[in-house]
Amino acid sequence: MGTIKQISNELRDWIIDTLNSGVSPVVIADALVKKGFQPRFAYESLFRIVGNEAIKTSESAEGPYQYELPEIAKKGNTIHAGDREIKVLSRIEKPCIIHLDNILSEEECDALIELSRERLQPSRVVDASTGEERTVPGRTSKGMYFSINENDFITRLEERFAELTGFPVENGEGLQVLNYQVGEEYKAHFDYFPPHRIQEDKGGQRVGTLLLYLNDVEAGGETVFPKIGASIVPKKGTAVYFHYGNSLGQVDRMSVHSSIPVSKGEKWVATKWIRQRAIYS
Ligand SMILES: O=C(O)CCC(=O)C(=O)O
Ligand SMILES: [Fe+2]
Repeated sequence: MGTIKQISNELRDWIIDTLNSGVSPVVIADALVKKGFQPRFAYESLFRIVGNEAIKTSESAEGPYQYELPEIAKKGNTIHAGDREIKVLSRIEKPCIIHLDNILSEEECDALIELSRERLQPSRVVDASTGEERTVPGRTSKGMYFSINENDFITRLEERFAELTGFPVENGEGLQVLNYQVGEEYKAHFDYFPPHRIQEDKGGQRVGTLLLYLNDVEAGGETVFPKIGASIVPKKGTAVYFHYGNSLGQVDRMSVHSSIPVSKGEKWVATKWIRQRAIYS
């Protein structure tokens, strides 16, 4: 196997985010080597990144994150979302996490899985310097995207999610479905963009994530928020919403999260990433 001697911008962002979430450089270097990077190159690149970047631990340059309640947190214990009544199971304040029951029916979960099964691709990133697509070590799932109004079923779900979250459909990226097989995971990361990747003409920063569980997982596969030691166990039809962007343009580092490896069975989720403003005109 040839060794890889270039680090893409996306991989660099992942490295910085992962360092910021408290993972040690040595653990990251080992992951790069396992993925096929030349050991000396992996260590040198990593320590160059550690040396050059202000690796922040908790607070952003503009001071501590100011918590603001998102609309979804103001709606009481049962939320009327279009064609469905959604029950709030629990709330965490910092970071802001809202656990929701019954957002999708069993049939809707099954339909999302069946519609995406044939379209799954390894979760990849594009290397900005070479234009080549490649996987990154921290993300081993497969995924696909639906476009916003791809069919009536997706449109109905989009409208439900918009009413639930209080963010218009236009602020949301297309629904993404992810599948994790045994051993697959999504290492600690933030969903918001690093500053140089925010597209002001495409809705700006991401501010919240609605993560829907499409099946029960036999073992493993929890979504973990390591800063507060919380883990969400996947349960078919439930969801978790987390909010990490405020009106001052700050982002909440407490929102770092991961999907731990599936140890038995498989895991299906759908993710909706929501931006500050409309993405589409
Ligand atoms: O699969 C999970 O539990 C987490 C997925 C995730 O973090 C994401 O899609 O951004
Ligand atoms: Fe995420």
